[in-house]
Amino acid sequence: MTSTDKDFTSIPILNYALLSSPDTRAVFIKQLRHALIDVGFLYLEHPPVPDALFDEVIAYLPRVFGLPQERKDALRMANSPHFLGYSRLGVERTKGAADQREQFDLATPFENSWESGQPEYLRLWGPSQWPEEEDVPGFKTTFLRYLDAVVSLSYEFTGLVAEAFGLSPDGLAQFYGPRERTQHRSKIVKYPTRDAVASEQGVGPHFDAGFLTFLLQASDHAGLQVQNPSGEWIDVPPRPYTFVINIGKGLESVTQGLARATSHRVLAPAAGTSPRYSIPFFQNIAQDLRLSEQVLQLPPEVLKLKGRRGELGQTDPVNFSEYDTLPAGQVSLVNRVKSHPDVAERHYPDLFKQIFPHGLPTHGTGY
Ligand SMILES: O=C(O)CCC(=O)C(=O)O
Ligand SMILES: [Fe+2]
Repeated sequence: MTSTDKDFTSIPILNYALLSSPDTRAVFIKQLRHALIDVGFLYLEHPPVPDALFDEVIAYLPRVFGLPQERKDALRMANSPHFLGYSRLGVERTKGAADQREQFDLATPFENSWESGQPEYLRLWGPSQWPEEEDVPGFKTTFLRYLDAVVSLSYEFTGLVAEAFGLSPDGLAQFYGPRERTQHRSKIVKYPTRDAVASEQGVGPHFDAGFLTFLLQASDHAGLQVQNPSGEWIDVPPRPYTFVINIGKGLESVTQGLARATSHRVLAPAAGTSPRYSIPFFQNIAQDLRLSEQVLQLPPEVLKLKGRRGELGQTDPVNFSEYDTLPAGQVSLVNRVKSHPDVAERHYPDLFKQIFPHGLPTHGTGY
């Protein structure tokens, strides 16, 4: 593989502080436009989240993962029709291969009111399973404060993305329901070192499904990589107090491919080092929208910028286009079923049978 001028070899770094004056704001919007169209990933430094809050959240991670195995297993995701809770090492799969990471899926507060007969995807949002307060005092409150700050940033950021595409600041508002009736999903993740796990696949190559992901790399490890148009894997090393923001297939689809979803993966930390921690945050859109009916009208002069990045190389396939005629909530549910078939078998048996007609997969089937 040889790289071309269109390839990126690092991820653009945007400084949130540029937004505070009109001149520098214009610079930020221009840099954002480039990052969205040509890379699909960016760093956001000096974000509106206090450094102390990052420090507090990060300090909890070894403590939560250090709980005795039975305390963690008591919170297992299989308990939850909302796919929220604890997953042991190796149970989640990316395109059929086991991911070597341990995680707790935790979301913003949401009371579920699904009733039998309503679309099944309305069952997807609901309460998280939190560790017992006495086991990790203060964790739940701190993590919820962190999520609240990221949710606020994520809504603000959608306005900036709209502007970068030449739309009015509320140009993406049609995709979002009221904040208090929307659940956003996050997780805390631990990647053990290579000598402690069965393969180097921390998480295999994948695209995120939704609109925007806000990732906090919570320890000082390389390992996150993104694939450039030539297919080369480019390192995204952690930068303290900085988010990595990336685009999902949903935003790519409604922008006619202008915003670019980029394949990424995580490699296990080297043997003899220490575990890597991260906190991804996945911003949700309204569940009942069919994205194929919501394609945005973008200014032609912006749309034509797609041409400058040239043909995209062969990255890992994802069957997204076949889904975008379904309600967004159903797309999310199908993705969750594929990532966590054991949870689906228990709570969504009919959908499970459709997706896995031969029963629980052993290999080669998942998303
Ligand atoms: O842990 C990370 O740094 C990235 C995780 C990721 O890409 C994901 O969970 O979608
Ligand atoms: Fe991802």
